[in-house]
Amino acid sequence: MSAVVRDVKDLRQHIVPWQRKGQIVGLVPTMGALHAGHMALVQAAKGKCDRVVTTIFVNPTQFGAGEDLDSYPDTFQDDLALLSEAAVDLVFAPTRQIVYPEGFATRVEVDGLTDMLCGATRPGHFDGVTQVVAKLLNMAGTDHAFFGEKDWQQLAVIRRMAADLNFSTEIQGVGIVRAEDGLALSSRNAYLTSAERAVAPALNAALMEAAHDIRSGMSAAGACAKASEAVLSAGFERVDYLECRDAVRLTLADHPDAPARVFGAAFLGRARLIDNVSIF
Ligand SMILES: Nc1ncnc2c1ncn2[C@@H]1O[C@H](COP(=O)(O)OP(=O)(O)OP(=O)(O)O)[C@@H](O)[C@H]1O
Ligand SMILES: CC(C)(CO)[C@@H](O)C(=O)[O-]
Ligand code: BAL
Repeated sequence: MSAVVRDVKDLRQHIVPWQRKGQIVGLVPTMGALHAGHMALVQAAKGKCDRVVTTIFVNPTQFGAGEDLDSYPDTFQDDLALLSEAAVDLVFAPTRQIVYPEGFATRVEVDGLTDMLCGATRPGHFDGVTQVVAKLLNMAGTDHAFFGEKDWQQLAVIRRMAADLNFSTEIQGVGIVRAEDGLALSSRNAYLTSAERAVAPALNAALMEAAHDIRSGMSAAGACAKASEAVLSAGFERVDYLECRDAVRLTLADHPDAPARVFGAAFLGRARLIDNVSIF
């Protein structure tokens, strides 16, 4: 069974001796409700590091009012079983009190990259992400930390923060794990009814089609408008955004000649699904 620690002193008591022995340590931050996407991060960490630490913490500061903080799926015992099976060395599962003790008053905000896409419709979301990730990186002090490309914007924001604030942890991105029908795995997929689950792959299909249209010479705006229609016709209730953007700066890219991606977010039942695909 992987060891589980709740506070920072115990976390450091495991990690520091490993590092003193010259072992490379990797961190995999999660909010739990683990699936094969998370386990790909764990495997990437195991491939690069001697020791792997996974964190499980549903961070309240990245949820907006009316979002699903109180109903976020909690499968802690199953998560521990999966992490133990993968021989993860340590699980850090702090309480809210440990992460945000009485008197906590510090914010960590990245400008620019947080204004668009998910940042536009989830105001304050990325401030909560950078706040907690800054804390987790400092608490753990690992050599590497692994984040998924499903949350491409989150990864870009975290890379910016780590560079701007001289974090010594190297940020590593890991490719998107999908179901066979193309749906990106996500903890919130658990909210989908079976009828909605059948509709859900339409988001990825539409993004792939838009990428193909753009490669074939269609304007990005035209391809994205067509893809939004396809998502709605498939049965999604609302498209939050569907846009072609530069992969690094996240600026709009109408006729991309540099690496660009199509990003989409759309609402289906209780779930808001996100995905992104490369154009080239
Ligand atoms: N399908 C996936 N492929 C690759 N990485 C993933 C995938 N799903 C989640 N991750 C990564 O796992 C890490 C933890 O994510 P989190 O615990 O929020 O899970 P999630 O499935 O993204 O949940 P949610 O449904 O709430 O967005 C993040 O770095 C995220 O990008
Ligand atoms: C990076 C993260 C664990 C911070 O709470 C979260 O945003 C997530 O799971 O993607
Ligand atoms: N994986 C992203 C975390 C969130 O939506 O809050």
